[in-house]
Amino acid sequence: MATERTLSIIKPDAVAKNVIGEIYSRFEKAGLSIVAARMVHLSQQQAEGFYAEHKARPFFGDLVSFMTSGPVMIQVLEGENAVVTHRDLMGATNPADAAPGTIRADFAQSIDENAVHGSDSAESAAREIAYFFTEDQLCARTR
Ligand SMILES: Nc1ncnc2c1ncn2[C@@H]1O[C@H](COP(=O)(O)OP(=O)(O)OP(=O)(O)O)[C@@H](O)[C@H]1O
Repeated sequence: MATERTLSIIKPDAVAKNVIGEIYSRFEKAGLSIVAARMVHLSQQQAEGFYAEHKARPFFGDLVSFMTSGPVMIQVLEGENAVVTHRDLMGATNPADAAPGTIRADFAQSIDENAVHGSDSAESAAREIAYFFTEDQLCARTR
């Protein structure tokens, strides 16, 4: 499996809990390197654009309100099998279903406020990374 990249967002609930460092530590222990990062308080337009695929879903309005309720920490992670490795670290979308020891089991309270986002495929990752970062903001860490 080749090195790949994925987009990670630490959502407003987890930023407010002051657990960015604990979550970064889990990425590093799993072999994922941070190759770009920035903290942003998303505008409504940015959040709606990011979640455009969910526009028709009943929870879309609440999702956008939540994602704009406070700052988020956005990072690009790089490593072997990064998309799946990161999804495994996050756990199930609904924290009630998330396996013990996953980020959502440990830090999320509900399906609406579920601590983290991670790209679900290499194709989504490419689109989501380009949504927040230019190519020259990504620092290759491959040794
Ligand atoms: N049934 C639902 N009720 C409320 N919010 C939901 C529901 N399903 C999904 N969401 C919210 O929308 C986000 C995107 O949904 P999606 O199905 O893409 O989940 P995911 O891929 O596990 O999460 P993410 O895209 O944030 O990594 C979820 O993380 C969650 O915050």
